[in-house]
Amino acid sequence: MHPHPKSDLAPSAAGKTAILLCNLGTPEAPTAAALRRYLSQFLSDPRVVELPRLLWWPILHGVVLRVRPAKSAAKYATVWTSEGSPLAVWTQRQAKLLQGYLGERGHAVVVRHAMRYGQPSIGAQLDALKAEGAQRILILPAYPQYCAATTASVMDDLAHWTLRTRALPELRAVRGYHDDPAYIQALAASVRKHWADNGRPELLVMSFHGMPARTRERGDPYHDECQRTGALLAQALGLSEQDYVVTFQSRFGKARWLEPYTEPTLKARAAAGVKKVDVICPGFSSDCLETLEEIAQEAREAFLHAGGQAFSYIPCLNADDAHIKALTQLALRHLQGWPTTPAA
Ligand SMILES: C=CC1=C(C)c2cc3[nH]c(cc4nc(cc5[nH]c(cc1n2)c(C)c5CCC(=O)O)C(CCC(=O)O)=C4C)c(C)c3C=C
Ligand SMILES: [Fe+2]
Ligand SMILES: [Fe+2]
Repeated sequence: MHPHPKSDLAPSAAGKTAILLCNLGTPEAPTAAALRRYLSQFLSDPRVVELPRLLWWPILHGVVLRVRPAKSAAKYATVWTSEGSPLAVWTQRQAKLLQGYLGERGHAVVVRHAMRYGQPSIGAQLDALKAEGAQRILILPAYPQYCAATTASVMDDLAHWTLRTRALPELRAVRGYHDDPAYIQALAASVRKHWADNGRPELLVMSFHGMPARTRERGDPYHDECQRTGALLAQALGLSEQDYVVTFQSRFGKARWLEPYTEPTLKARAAAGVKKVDVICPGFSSDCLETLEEIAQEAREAFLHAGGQAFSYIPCLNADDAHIKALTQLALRHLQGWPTTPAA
């Protein structure tokens, strides 16, 4: 045993508190090669595709990873920005803003972002935070609605890190915030602002990422949390049942997914005479391929071709002031009891 000089103990006892804002991840570039790496990691996660490996691997490697990368790369190219993939750009910005908002409120908390698939990985960011002296780390998955495919997968990644780490920091994790009043109010404010500029639609479509229907039957709370978010947002906006609909997008594969599906709903409503719709994606904390391409481009076209006349996509909360304030309050609730003042 080596004696510890007193001066070594004082600052490390105060230590640092950190937040790791975790999102899904995105390819490094809108190219088939980058998409193949990204999709291979994403679609190999047993939380995402819950099929027996013996069945899924030949399909993934024999079909999906041969065909999908080029097709998806072309879609990504339509939403790519000079700074990179929208999901990466927004998530980075949110982490930076969250650290600033916490600092303004007197909480010296380090905030970093990480991606479940691709870079910067959750493990690498946890290593870096630990190396910088973080003694307490709050994991904040950027998913309002809990889903095994997303939230639990972040927890799995955290568990992989703890398995290979000797001296662990204190760890906490947010499970979700689908009914958080500040999150609902941030969504409502963005809709009201859109209406002030563009007028009200006949129908507000709230589109959430889909999941295989069997995951609900097996007890995943995701569907019910999406419905709850939808009902709370409708209530905050003073909407009645016929003014809005909760739908599910981004179906993958041939199995039955959560219904109703977004695009078929838009087509059916257009065929039934609805002329003006707004679509919002409350489950996505950042705009990404699924919102900017699938909704703002493809779903728009489908609605207009089916007889609709006006389609507005209401952007995700992204870097909205109300969004970062909601995340700040959420973080502060989960940081309770942890020192967040700078080490003396
Ligand atoms: C079985 C496949 C998939 C499940 C289950 C799934 C669940 C799920 N996904 C999100 C959020 C996002 N998904 C995104 C892209 C995306 N999703 C899948 C497949 C499943 N998702 C694929 C194959 C892709 C890649 C694009 C493509 O090839 O179609 C994204 C966007 C990422 C980006 O880079 O912009 C997000 C965000 C949630 C919330 C969810 C379950 C609730
Ligand atoms: Fe997805
Ligand atoms: Fe999609």
